[in-house]
Amino acid sequence: MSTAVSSPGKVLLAGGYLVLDPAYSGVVVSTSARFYTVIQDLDEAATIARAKAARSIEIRVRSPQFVDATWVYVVSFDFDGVRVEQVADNVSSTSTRNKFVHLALERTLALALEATGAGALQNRLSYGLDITIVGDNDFYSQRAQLESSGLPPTLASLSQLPPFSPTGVRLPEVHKTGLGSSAALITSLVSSLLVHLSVIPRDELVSEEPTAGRRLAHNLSQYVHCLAQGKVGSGFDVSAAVFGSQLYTRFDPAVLQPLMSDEVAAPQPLLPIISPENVAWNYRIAPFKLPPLTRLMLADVDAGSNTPSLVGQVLRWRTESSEIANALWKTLDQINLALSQTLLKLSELHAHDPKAYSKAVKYLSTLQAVQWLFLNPNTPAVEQDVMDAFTEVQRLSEAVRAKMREMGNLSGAAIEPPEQTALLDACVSVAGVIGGGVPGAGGYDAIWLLALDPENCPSAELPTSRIERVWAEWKGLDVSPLSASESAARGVRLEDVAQVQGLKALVDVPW
Ligand SMILES: Nc1ncnc2c1ncn2[C@@H]1O[C@H](COP(=O)(O)OP(=O)(O)OP(=O)(O)O)[C@@H](O)[C@H]1O
Ligand SMILES: C[C@@](O)(CCOP(=O)(O)O)CC(=O)O
Repeated sequence: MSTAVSSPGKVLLAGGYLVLDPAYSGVVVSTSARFYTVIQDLDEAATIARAKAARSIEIRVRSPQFVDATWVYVVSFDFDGVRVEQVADNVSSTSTRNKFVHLALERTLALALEATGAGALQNRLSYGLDITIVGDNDFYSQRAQLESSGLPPTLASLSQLPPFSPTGVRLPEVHKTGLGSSAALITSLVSSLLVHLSVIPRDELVSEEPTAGRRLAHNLSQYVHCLAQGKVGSGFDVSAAVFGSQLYTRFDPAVLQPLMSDEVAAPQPLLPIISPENVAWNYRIAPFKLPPLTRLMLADVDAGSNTPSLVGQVLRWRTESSEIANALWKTLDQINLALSQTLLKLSELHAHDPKAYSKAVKYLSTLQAVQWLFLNPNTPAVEQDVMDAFTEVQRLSEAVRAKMREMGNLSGAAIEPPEQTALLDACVSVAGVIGGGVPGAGGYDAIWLLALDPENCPSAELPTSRIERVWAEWKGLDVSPLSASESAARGVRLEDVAQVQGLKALVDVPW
């Protein structure tokens, strides 16, 4: 019996800071970079004999991309419910604790106990569990791997690295890229356990509909993620990991307050609060996707910023200068909404006339956005509509940047610091680039760009290749591309291990 589940990473294109407030929404794109959790029954005779002798059940978790990343737990049942404890000799100087993994196991088993009953849960766990967790290379900086292989930081080099490449370091030392590793990890682990323990049917993670099972996985993942991070954030990262690209409006954090104590065992039943039937889960998700024949480009900027301290600075300023801040929030929200609506309109224009759309993309891809306003007056109306919409996206994404810079200047937080401004200005002036910005909280972490991706175009002439050349030559910051683009699949999904390149080999390695 084996279960494999993956969930995507995220990029918040617009709505950073605003999305913390339920009055505003964020434009969230889920990435092709995914986290995978594979659960198998532990079937070695010795383990079973040991477990029987100890009258306990063993769960082994490993993250083969990291040094000393194995965690062994024992599960026991008592009148209080189910306990999950890390095996003492596993907590040595080399092997550490992993709060995220531990809480995901503990709270998911507690919920499974309530949902299926002790007998069914003990039955499903009777052989113990062997869990392997891996994340696509994009979640972690690959600079060191590229350097040690003598490869330049390009998309072509990244494609030469093995899937789930070892990072060579322990988890706390890894350089993350901001794609939301912990949210994707928690979502894939929680969802795979819910399926493996028969709390939700497998089919619910095959269809992309927001079924009750998927919503249960969402609520439980949000809860575990908040508990592990020690705070209730906006939750857009978990929502992207579960439902895919979307316009996200947060839930009222009050729903989780009764469960936010960090006690080992949950003091009260989880299901009444976590259940998708609980109307206090008032998050809203509206469909969103990037337009056809465009490509999201991401780059990691090797300087790094501390998101919580940026958030602290901005929110403090918002409280102190509420009148100016609220006016800024309102204007920025209107621009963000217009941006998302114009991007969605482009998908409609494509559906209406794919040929005219493709011609318009091909034409614009050869010109800088500043030249898009001065087009041939004889352009057919349908193509002109497409070009007008792309021109509008370009204008709006520059307007978002300007307002985010204003937020940074007024609050004193380095949201789009001058080095990032110089880099983004150079990138958005490349022919065929539609727009860009600093994702999420901004700072020195990363940039996103949206480029036209015309059909049948020689690779060297693609806007994406031009962007790569700018990045390769950039001196102001150390820019390293990520290979991820937008995820074609919507959110968390069931996987066939054999179909995911490199996964089976890692899962089959004996302990
Ligand atoms: N491959 C993995 N295996 C097990 N645990 C992991 C793995 N990757 C991340 N984690 C867990 O997630 C924690 C990092 O969470 P944190 O909230 O600091 O990152 P994040 O904000 O999601 O980062 P980013 O958005 O840059 O990916 C790690 O300390 C670890 O507990
Ligand atoms: C600033 C904030 O709105 C976005 C942070 O996004 P990111 O982790 O920088 O991608 C915080 C949040 O929504 O939890």
